[in-house]
Amino acid sequence: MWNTVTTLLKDKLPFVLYRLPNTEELVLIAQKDSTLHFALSFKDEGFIFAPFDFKKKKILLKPDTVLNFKVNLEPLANKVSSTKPNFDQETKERYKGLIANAISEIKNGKLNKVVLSRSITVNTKKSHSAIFQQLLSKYNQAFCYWFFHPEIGTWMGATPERLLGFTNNKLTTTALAGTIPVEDAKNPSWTNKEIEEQNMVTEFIEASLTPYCKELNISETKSYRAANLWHLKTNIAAEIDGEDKLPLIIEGLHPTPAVCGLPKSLAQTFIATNEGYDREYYTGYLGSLNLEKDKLDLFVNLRCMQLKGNKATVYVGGGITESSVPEKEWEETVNKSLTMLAVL
Ligand SMILES: C=C(O[C@H]1C=CC=C(C(=O)O)[C@@H]1O)C(=O)O
Repeated sequence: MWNTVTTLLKDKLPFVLYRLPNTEELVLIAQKDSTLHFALSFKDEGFIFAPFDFKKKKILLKPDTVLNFKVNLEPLANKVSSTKPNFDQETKERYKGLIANAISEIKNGKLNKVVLSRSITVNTKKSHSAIFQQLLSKYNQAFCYWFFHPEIGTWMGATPERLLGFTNNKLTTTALAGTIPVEDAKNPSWTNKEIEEQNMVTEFIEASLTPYCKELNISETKSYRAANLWHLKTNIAAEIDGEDKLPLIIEGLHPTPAVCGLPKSLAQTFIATNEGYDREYYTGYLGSLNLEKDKLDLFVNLRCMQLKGNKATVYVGGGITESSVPEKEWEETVNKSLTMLAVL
């Protein structure tokens, strides 16, 4: 299988290689030519790669070739390096300034929550294939992917967050937010800040689904471990009121307050005006469309990076609310960056 990927790369042909959470099977979807296709509807077949900005076009990889492989990798300890990278003081102060600005906007204006982020570029000597194999070995519970298109570039990630699973008119989604680092053998101890920020996501999802769903089932909220981090997670299941509602549901959900904020349009404007860089596909979504009849499996593009030659750009962010503390939010992005930096 790695030989097939090498040939696709040599011929500059678009492909995605992915593994669903907690499975041992890799799926390869590849195109026979390098055309850049866009997804026009959720009835399309293939693999969708959508940017954060919902106004921009979503890439579609056509499933000219679909192959399944059993992954045979040495499991690596799910251990993330605890050596924190050095950041220059100026980067840190700039990010803390952005957070302080958001907190004051939340206190004084109509914004309730905004998710802010930054990118970190580092050098790596490893091949893209070696990096991906490390991701697979380390992050078994995540949706791991390697996406390549000659006109878009190379993206990789190991995301803990499902945006939407859909089959037989039933959908599942999750509200995943709130972060604290894993400390040896200790159960997480949550503060109101994380509880509130995650609850906003659950409430938003409930409100987005209610008009289009017959039955809505919301689980208890539990601690969920993703590598070196704890998150709060609520599972939501629903039966949709007719398949034609699916586009409205996905467009209503994305971007959720786990990656954007509340109210959505104010948060979008705050991000576009203040974040200072283009997120591109980070915090967008990706996954398979109708590879099996009427089945969608979409994930939020988190814990991801873009690879260009020997440079890797890692993307990390966090939810800001009234009770955020800039220094802690900075630390949270440092901790999140370790998931990707550990494989470089
Ligand atoms: C935006 C990110 O995480 C989101 C998902 C889980 C927890 C989050 C948080 O605690 O802020 C974020 O909402 C990221 O990892 O870059």
